[in-house]
Amino acid sequence: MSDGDVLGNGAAAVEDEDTILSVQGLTKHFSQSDGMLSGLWDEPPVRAVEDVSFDVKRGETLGLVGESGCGKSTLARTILRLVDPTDGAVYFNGDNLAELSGSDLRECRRDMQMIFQDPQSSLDPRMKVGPIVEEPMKAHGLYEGEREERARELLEKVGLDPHHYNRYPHQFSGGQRQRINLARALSVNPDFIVCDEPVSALDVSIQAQVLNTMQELQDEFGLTYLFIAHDLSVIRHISDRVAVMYLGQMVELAETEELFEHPKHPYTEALLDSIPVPDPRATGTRSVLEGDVPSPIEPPSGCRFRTRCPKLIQPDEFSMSDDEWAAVREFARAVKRRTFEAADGQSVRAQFFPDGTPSGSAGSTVETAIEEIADDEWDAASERLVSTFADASICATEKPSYAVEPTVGDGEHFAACHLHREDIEAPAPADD
Ligand SMILES: Nc1ncnc2c1ncn2[C@@H]1O[C@H](COP(=O)(O)OP(=O)(O)OP(=O)(O)O)[C@@H](O)[C@H]1O
Repeated sequence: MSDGDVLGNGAAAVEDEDTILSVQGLTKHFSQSDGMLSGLWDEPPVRAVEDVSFDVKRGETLGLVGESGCGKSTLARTILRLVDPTDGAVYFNGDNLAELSGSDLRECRRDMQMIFQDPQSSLDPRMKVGPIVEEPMKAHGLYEGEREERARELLEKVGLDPHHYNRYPHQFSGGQRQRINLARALSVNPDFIVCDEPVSALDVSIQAQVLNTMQELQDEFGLTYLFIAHDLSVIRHISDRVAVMYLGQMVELAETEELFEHPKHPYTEALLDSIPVPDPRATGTRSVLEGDVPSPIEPPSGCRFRTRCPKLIQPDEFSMSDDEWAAVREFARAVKRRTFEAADGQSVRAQFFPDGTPSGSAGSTVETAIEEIADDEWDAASERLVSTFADASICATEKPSYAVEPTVGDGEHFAACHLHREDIEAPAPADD
């Protein structure tokens, strides 16, 4: 594949007829304080979405997955310009949304609809269902004189009884309310629907039914979906391709089978490993991820996942064996968190380096840190280990962006991980 395809490099992607949406270097920062006092202090912003680029192909479902707080909703809202981007551009059907105004912008807004997680709160409880479905048609001045007929038709299409036109939202179940939302979104005949966790609030038994209806409607109306969910089984069921986000950035994007069967980013691997196993003896979800998600106010440099990554790459200047490098990292982590008692050097060595400390300058650094711990100078030891090993890794010094060879299929596979340094480096838009 060509370097720019996954990341959507400007005009080529925008002019591509198969591309309905092209997101380029999209960035959204929030100020930490709202209202009158905002901006008085020079507080660093919340970097909710940073430098995200991808294309959505006409007629596909692109799944967007990631843990809570990784920026999925902010990305969706920024794409639809419900919030203004800090940087970057969104092209819809080839038009830069930032440059549209007047009737062009209205038309574009009509073509891009959104449905939300909570079907209850997004429906006005005082309005009957029919008028709810007709509302967007009215707002856009469409289908005058045939709105009621169209609303009834759409209710039927989404699997509801058209005779329920005069009922109120509270008279419907959660799944039915989400179907009402679908009918409303469809009323203005959009091309593209952003679905933000549309089935997360529903019972599992209902989820599959609503997803199936969404797929039928997609085929019938030629819709394109950007489908956001944190539930990997939902994403796998509905998506043609899947994009994975971590801490405001895109870390992997590939066709669904490729991503689930052959993930190429350690974060995706960890997410997949934490899917609950259908084993009656298993106790809940297991997670191989260490530590907490860092703050989006001061995210790690380079690869944002590196502080939790089990595959952090050792700095080029060292040539430790895998076992030595694993021991050094475990030691550095334990020192940072002070998970063991300060003791003489020999017992620290016995605990972390039973086969001996590494040779060369890596070993000298470890030995100095062991001495510092024996002198109860934990902070100095931790700083030494972090600056020598973690901060000097390519994972900390360079932002990764690679186009990797897919294992199955011939689709594009983007992985933001330096383990793929041998693959083609895909040009990402510049950091801010
Ligand atoms: N208006 C805002 N002001 C400040 N920070 C915000 C605002 N909206 C979102 N954030 C922050 O931006 C980050 C991304 O939030 P976002 O809601 O987009 O994540 P998400 O992946 O959609 O999470 P969830 O699945 O829980 O909805 C979070 O750290 C959040 O606290």
